[in-house]
Amino acid sequence: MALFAITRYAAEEEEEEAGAEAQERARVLLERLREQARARQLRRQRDERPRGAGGEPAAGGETASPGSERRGRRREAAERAAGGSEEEEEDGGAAPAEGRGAGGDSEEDVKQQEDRRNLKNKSKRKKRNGETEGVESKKARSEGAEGNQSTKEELPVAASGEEATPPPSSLVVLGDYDRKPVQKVQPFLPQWLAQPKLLQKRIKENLIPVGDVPGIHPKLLKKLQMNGIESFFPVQAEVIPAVLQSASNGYLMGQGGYRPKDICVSAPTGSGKTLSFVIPIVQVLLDRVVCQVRALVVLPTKELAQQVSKVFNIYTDGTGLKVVSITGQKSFAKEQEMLVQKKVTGYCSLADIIVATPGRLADHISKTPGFNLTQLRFLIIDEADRMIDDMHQNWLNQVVKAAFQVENDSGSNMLFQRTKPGPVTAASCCYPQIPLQKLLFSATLTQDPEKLQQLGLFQPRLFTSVYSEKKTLRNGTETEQDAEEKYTLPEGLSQCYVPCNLNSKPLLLLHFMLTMKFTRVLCFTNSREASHRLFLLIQAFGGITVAEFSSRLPPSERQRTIKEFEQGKIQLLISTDATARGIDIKGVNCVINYDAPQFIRTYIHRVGRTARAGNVGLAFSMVLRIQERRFLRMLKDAGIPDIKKHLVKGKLLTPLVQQYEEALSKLEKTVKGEQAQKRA
Ligand SMILES: Nc1ncnc2c1ncn2[C@@H]1O[C@H](COP(=O)(O)OP(=O)(O)OP(=O)(O)O)[C@@H](O)[C@H]1O
Repeated sequence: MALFAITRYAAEEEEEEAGAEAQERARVLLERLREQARARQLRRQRDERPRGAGGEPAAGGETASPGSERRGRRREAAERAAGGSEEEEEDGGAAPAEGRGAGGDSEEDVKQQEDRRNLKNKSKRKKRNGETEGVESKKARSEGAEGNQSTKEELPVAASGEEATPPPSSLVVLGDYDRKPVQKVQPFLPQWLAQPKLLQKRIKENLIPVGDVPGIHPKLLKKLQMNGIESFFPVQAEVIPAVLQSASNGYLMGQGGYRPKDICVSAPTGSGKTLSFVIPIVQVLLDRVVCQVRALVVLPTKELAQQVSKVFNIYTDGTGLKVVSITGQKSFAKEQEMLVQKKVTGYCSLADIIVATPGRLADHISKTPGFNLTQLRFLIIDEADRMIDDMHQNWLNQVVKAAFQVENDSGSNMLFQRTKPGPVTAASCCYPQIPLQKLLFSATLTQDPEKLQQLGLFQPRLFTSVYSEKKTLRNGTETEQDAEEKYTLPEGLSQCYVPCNLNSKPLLLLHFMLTMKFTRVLCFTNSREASHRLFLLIQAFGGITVAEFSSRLPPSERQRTIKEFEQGKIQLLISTDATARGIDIKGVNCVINYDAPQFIRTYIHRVGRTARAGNVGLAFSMVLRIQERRFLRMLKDAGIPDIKKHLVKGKLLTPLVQQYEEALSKLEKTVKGEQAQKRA
């Protein structure tokens, strides 16, 4: 059993005891010094009395002293009762503030107070640093003469008076107790994260004509122009050439036969990340001969997958490339039919580019015969930070395993048979392999190397717009990143928060819609239930075309709602976070966070539904007073300190109250009706 005795605990106890002892000694000393100071003051008063006019005490001098003495005593009692609590320290010391009464303190008083404060702080610090102090005082005791010397050094700080008797030799204050600013520990980042390629934040000022970006295929240039894209946004102008360069020898091999570097992109919401991977992938695959799955885009939601496959369809139209979306919107069997075809010679792929949600993708990998990823060249992970959160689904391992699966059938494929990549060695580079390159995109890409590690990136390159504004870009040269700023918001976004209470929230929303005449508003709540109730309430109030969007509605209805909102048929769309990420709805003027988001990433994606593509937009967040501090801190910590406070006067809401109360009673009936329907 002795083997299991952990001595560390015993030592801690001893040190704790020593700390308590030292604290007690400090208290005794403090008491003694106070008594001495009081005696000294009384003596001085006695000496000064004859000097005052008509034997009266001097104004502001003695009148203050007995008072301050009384206050001092009261203070001592309070201090004793409080036992030097933490609150005292936070207040900056309540006692001296009290002492600074209208009468004003004498210099001596102030000095005494300071002495007291010094001692008090010291004893507190000692309490905190109990361990070291305990050890040091023990050491001092054993050192004898040396210890006494230290005690003498302590005297001027403690009492600053000649009569002060030396304190007990056990009270030894070693070292400098001045508060030192706590040094912020900078996280250690690998070089690729610490020195990224910087992207310009301002879209409109940094448009690059599509013809000026080298290497874009004429077919695609034409398509871009047909779709009204005259210039590239900064992220596109940087990332498209980078991806094209990594496939400059064709998609079967990396440049010079080497494996291409993976690419990570962190750029604000609405900055055009989608085209920055769609264009180079379509271009690289334009020359493919056999239809095989060569690009796979994985996204977190069906709606997002649909949106991205729409963009792929635009740019692959007329090229012969086939885009298939597997998201669960169609039946599994239907999706299987779209993916593979069984022929006499075996299975053949019907898709060049697959856009998928992770769950459905994993199902097809394990259950669809002939679903083959062995020729996969690009794996695009959009909303990458969110996809890392979903990594528990193990979808990435399944994809990588399927991509490096050894094929049994012999044939031309064997020429490019690939093996799971290991360390880069002369041997591993000497025969050609189809590389699997990962491209990661997000507006809130994590900088946490540990999280990114899960993706098994190969010599990654980071393109980011997260940097300090003070550091201006010189022709995109790579400069050091500012550790303070963690996220970038669209340049045209104006943000406000509205302090409110729970009851005023619906009235505020009505005020924005009816009085301030906001249109095309996307309003976020924190739950499906909250979205539904708010929708019913606004509907019952009347006068606003409103709709809801959440997973409680079938996909077809959700699609229709988005379309109508985009067409301007719906003024107010109340949604859960289902539309918070990636969804590109044209013409959203304003985002309202009806429920304050709990996480910064949620905030960034929600407000990013407006002010897209270099346009302007407004974001209002209703923040309960109890949440205000936390909310502001969350933004500040993320490097977003400039959010304005927008106060709405109560009298502006008063005209809405009566109708609102009627709407509330209508809502009650509707909810009861719905509940009855559910039960039936
Ligand atoms: N070069 C361009 N010129 C004009 N419009 C563009 C250009 N590139 C993209 N857009 C438009 O900008 C909008 C936002 O693009 P996109 O959805 O790709 O942004 P994002 O960066 O992926 O945003 P999020 O992070 O929210 O997903 C889209 O409506 C898109 O059509």
